[in-house]
Amino acid sequence: MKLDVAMFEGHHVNRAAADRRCATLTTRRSVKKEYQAAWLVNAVRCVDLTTLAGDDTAGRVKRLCAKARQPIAPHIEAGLGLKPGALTVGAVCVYPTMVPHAVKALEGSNIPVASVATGFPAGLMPLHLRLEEIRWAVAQGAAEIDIVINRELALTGNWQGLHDEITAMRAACGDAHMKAILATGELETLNTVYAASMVAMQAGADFIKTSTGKESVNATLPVSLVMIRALRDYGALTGHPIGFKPAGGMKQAKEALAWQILMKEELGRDWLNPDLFRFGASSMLGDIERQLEHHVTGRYAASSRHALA
Ligand SMILES: O=C[C@H](O)COP(=O)(O)O
Repeated sequence: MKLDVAMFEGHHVNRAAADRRCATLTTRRSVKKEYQAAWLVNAVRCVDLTTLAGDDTAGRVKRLCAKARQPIAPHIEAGLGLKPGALTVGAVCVYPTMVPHAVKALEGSNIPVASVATGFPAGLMPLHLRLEEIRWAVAQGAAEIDIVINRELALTGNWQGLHDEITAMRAACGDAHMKAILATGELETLNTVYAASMVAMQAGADFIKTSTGKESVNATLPVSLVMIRALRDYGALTGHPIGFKPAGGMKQAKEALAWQILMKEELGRDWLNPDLFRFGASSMLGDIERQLEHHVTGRYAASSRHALA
């Protein structure tokens, strides 16, 4: 849709209220112990298993894809009563030149390959090159493209400029899903985060995503709350559900629970599926797997299996 500044101009985010709303999410026991395994299994389904490192190699991507196909060890899978091989992650997320390796390694599975593009992580290259990078990654087989927004356009309130760029990126994606990374740690205020979320959605983003993982501050719960409320407001005004992807710095299973609780409380259970919710994380799966192993061997094993049935 066209830029509609009325959807966000004058919107004021109360930072203290956002902080208060999120303060207890990681500490309070909102998920009963016997249901935690089911929530953690759902988190696995929603992970964009990521490697975005300067020393990535075909071999590392191949190993990551093997993990994407079998994210938790077979004995844990069996202990939870899951069908062998049925649980996979939401996607594998890599740099563009790694896309062909990931596509090959994931052949025959339903796991999509996501590629970052548009001069990730800073996005500071000419627009025609950023668009060409998207087209190249799509041609290599990426089904999802994680673009980065031009922070300067957001920081200076050039919403038309930002809308134009993201609209061009959307067109370059073709049939691929587009996730718009706002790099919220560099947007200075929550009001700017709300406005940039709205502009990205108006310009056709299928998902809005917090961070690249390379900013000094990446996914936080208060910023996520602001983005989630923006997509809730956008959905109420347009009828279009948009997905959300917190990304960067998440390493623990308890964070996977906190973000899912936030999604459920703000948007409802429908959002707790990979079509509308992803975690961007390179190293959270290990802790989730460890916690699931405890569930299989611990005193909640029987009730965890029951919750998953
Ligand atoms: O999009 C995903 C992020 O880049 C992953 O960040 P991370 O390595 O801090 O988990």
